[in-house]
Amino acid sequence: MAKPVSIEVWNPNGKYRVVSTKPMPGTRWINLLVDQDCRVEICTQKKTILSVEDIIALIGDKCDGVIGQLTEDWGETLFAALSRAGGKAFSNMAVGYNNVDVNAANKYGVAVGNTPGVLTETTAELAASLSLSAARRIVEADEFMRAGLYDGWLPNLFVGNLLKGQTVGVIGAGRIGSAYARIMVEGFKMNLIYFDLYQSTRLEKFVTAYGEFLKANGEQPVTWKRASSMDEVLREADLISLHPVLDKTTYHLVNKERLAMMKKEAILINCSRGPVVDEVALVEHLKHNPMFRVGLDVFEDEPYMKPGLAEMKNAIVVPHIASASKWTREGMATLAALNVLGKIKGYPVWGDPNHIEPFLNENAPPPAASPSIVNSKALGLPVSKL
Ligand SMILES: NC(=O)C1=CN([C@@H]2O[C@H](COP(=O)(O)OP(=O)(O)OC[C@H]3O[C@@H](n4cnc5c(N)ncnc54)[C@H](O)[C@@H]3O)[C@@H](O)[C@H]2O)C=CC1
Ligand SMILES: O=C(O)C(=O)CO
Repeated sequence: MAKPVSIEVWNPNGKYRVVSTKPMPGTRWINLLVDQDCRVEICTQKKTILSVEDIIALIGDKCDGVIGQLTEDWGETLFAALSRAGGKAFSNMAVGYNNVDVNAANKYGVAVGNTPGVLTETTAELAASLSLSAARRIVEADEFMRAGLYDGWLPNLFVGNLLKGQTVGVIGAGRIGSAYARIMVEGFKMNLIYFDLYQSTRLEKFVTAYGEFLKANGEQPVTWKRASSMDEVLREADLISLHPVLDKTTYHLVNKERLAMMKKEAILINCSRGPVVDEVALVEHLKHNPMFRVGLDVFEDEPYMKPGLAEMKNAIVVPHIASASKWTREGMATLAALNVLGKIKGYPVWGDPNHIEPFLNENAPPPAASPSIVNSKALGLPVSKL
């Protein structure tokens, strides 16, 4: 029997019991649930990553829905526990759901929500920040200043890479990858090469139009290319950013052989999921190629880094904060809560999870729909006509 966990309760007499495994930013998500007769229980336990046992204790005997986190292992055991407690609704507070066994959820008839769209620009901006920081060696230079080592301007001090006119490579040009590509192309006049399983027509049109604009203004136009393989991107790009989902096909997508294909002075950014990169191979590559630089928001064995990574001057490492803007995190909480609420209330699923703006408008009630349920087809859930 798992030990009881500490909780904060809102609207104790609410009809539906909804549990959030973590406190989440803002209060709109709580108000939306309370207004619809939910008793909201928020786990306040001072433990960053809850175990399966902890979550079973939180679910208890009667639970209608759970809002969970990407650090939790949502598999057979938890979906069975939720189902036993009468619950049919779960949402990750994240767009990525590689921590969720969707087949297990299907087996117990539990809807699995995620939070697309609201974090697209925020995540792309962090990837752009890491790109600039790596190109211009910002973290190394900051450490140097603070260590009192600066004793005057020098021609060779912290010389980095100019991005303008170079080629940015994007692997996974979905919502976030495309937003990142637009920032780097428009902001830094980089040429684009991308690889995705699908063509990104909107992104191609954007780069074409921007190139024409530059040309009309007497500037060198930017260009785009859709690569026929990922290796083509790795060979040609000066700066490469990874934005695919994590699944069997993208595990260790960047490995020893592929690192060796990249330019010696290339920059690699990862704001997707840690296991997309073979981190042991990356540490070796960084050791042998001091001009190669990386910016990492995610790690293979989070919260840990592989041995040697923390010592590498040519690596910038931040703790999975790519979606950490106030607006985005509050929006993620809102979408996750509305995914759970929608299933509890028997609402249909929103037709286009790429356009979730109506759910984020604080001045109007949200549509009567779940914003994004990844297994809606498997469960045969109705689609909203709104
Ligand atoms: N570091 C962080 O805090 C954050 C990380 N993420 C990660 O970013 C991922 C992407 O998010 P979105 O852009 O919203 O998803 P998305 O679904 O719009 O884009 C993913 C793209 O990856 C492509 N893809 C899938 N397999 C591929 C392969 N083998 N090779 C190349 N491309 C492939 C898909 O076709 C799709 O276009 C999430 O799944 C999540 O893991 C998302 C938000 C924040
Ligand atoms: O949403 C995700 O997938 C994250 O990694 C955190 O925002």
